[in-house]
Amino acid sequence: MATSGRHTGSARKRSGPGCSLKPGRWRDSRNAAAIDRLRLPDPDRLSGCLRAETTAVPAMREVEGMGQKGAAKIRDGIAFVREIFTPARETSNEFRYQDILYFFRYLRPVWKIGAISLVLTIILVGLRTLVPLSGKIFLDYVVPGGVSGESSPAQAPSLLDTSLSAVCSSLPALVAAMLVLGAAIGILGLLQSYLLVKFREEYTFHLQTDLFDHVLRFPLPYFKSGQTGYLMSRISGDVGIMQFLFSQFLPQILSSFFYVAFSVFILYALSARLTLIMIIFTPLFLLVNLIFVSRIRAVTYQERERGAYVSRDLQEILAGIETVKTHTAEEREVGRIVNTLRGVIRMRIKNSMLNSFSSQFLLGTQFMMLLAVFWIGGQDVIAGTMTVGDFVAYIAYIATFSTASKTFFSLPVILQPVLTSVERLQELFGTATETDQGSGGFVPETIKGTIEFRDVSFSYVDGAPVLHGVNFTVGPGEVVALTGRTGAGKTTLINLLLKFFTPQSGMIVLDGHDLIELDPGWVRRQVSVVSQDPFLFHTSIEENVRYGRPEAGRDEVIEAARKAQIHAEILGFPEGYETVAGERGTQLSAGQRQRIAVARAFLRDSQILILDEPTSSLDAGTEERLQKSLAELAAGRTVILITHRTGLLSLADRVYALEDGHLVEQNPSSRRVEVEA
Ligand SMILES: Nc1ncnc2c1ncn2[C@@H]1O[C@H](COP(=O)(O)OP(=O)(O)OP(=O)(O)O)[C@@H](O)[C@H]1O
Repeated sequence: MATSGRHTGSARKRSGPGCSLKPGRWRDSRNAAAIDRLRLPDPDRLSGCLRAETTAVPAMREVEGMGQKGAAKIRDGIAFVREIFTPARETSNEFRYQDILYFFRYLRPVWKIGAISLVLTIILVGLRTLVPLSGKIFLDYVVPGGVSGESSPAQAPSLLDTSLSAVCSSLPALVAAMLVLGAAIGILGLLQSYLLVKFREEYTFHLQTDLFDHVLRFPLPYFKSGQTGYLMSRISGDVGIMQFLFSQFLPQILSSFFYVAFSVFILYALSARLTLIMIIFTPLFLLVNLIFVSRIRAVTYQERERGAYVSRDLQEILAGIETVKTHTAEEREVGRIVNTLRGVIRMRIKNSMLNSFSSQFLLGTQFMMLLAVFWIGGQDVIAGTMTVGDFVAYIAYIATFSTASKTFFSLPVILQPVLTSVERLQELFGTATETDQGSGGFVPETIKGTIEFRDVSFSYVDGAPVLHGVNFTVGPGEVVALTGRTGAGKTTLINLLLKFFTPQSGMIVLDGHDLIELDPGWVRRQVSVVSQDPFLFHTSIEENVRYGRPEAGRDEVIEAARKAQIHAEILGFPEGYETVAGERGTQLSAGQRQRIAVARAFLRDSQILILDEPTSSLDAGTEERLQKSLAELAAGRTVILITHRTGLLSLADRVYALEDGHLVEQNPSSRRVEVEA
């Protein structure tokens, strides 16, 4: 049995049901949109390709001989290189280099640190550029008569020669100068590192908090689409890349620029002829950008997007870990992640190879430049028109120059991941918040709490209405109960009142104001919601209760908990009010979570109260006690109560049933019968 079990497992792995893409999943509208945005191949084709990749390759290994295997490998290799060099699909029509400018606004708070770092960078580059001259000084001025056996080159001494020989022409002077130079480089280098770290962290802080603030203002449907893992990846990953741009990339590019400038100056002073020859190679450095830049950008974008899918899937699986375990679906879920990861890995390899190709291309250019200098400069030394010191210094500067120029000219290549992040962050910053969508900004001075639904109709999807011409009114001191089968639209009605969605027709009126005109934040501040499955944060119970009113004192928290019939139980926990509720409140029972939500509502003390099956997880005794508390909480407020519980319905002044999207008022005699049925 055990053997057969193992066989089944391995057979599954080979045929790959767990590892193949499910066409259904890819047809999911969210993914379809994402694929469309990425311009990935047709989902079914992609699914087929990935399946072919996982199943065909092992099968081939079994049937083909060594020769065939080798040939197949070569074919694969050629296909892979061809794929790498296939012109990239552009990721977005809207991409513009100037989009980076948007992110310079976060430099404002740190510009002073940035400016000091820049000055330090220039000084440091200048000082470091002087180091290779020590070889020339030693060979030409310290060694008696110079190594070439002459005190000076055949040509008249240059300005550089005159100044260097004046500064240090003895070994002690040279060593002392190098000591001072080394100490200055060390101290300034430390200072520059400190400032750069501070600059980087401050920059990231401002960008990340602004982005987070913006994302939290997106309309609720954005989050309901289940993309939180995807969003998290963007907020952390892409911000990390921006951090790299401003803290490493820009300083590196700036110092490379100054290295190139200083080196060219010294190289020109050492040999004008050789320097002109060297400059002839510069166009080759630029060629690399033409070949690789757009390809790297497209691949990086796809790599990031697929990485975000991994994050999204991981987040979903971990959030639903109980469901995964109870369905023993661990293997299935690993299979799901495997597929997404495969896509990421393929893109990463492609990206790395493109970077390696461009890097090797630049190295080759550097090497050819060095050969030219050796050939021509060597002839000059042999002919006596160049000193050995100048030649050695020239070679040393060529190394500095070519490393710096390689970095400088590969700027567009290195910039591609950054531009990808810029593009993705721009998408986030460009996503309209509730305020941008014109969701109203009027803030009334007072609240009475009269709510009117006038002929309200709503559907999430065109052609599938959830609410049809709903009419009802509820005022201060009244409790209106809503019943109806599951999925009838009760929560939807509440979501409309909270301005999470807008009705397609009809009007919701609060104290005589059309809800559309009212500020969503203000509306929500007037409402307390106790839902069936309240969300608790991974913090103390006290903080969770206080979430209703952050400025509330401890006594108020305790009083609210007492009214919500949870105080005694909290005291029974090992750490009382300091007990941590666990992620999403998982260390508490559903009934305890519900009563903490009721305590929040007591503390929040808002005029409108929404109770959505607030006692669904309680035993009869606790429910009865809480019912009294809820009656106390409801007093004087406008209350909408969603419930099927007979006991709670006794709190209601009127009861409505939602049937096929229509709201029907129940008369008191039919009420009890309906509910009990
Ligand atoms: N975000 C959404 N997008 C699309 N359809 C939705 C969305 N939320 C709810 N629906 C659909 O709208 C209908 C009403 O859902 P709603 O949650 O309002 O019902 P309910 O009466 O509160 O149900 P329950 O008593 O089970 O909580 C259901 O058919 C549901 O599938």
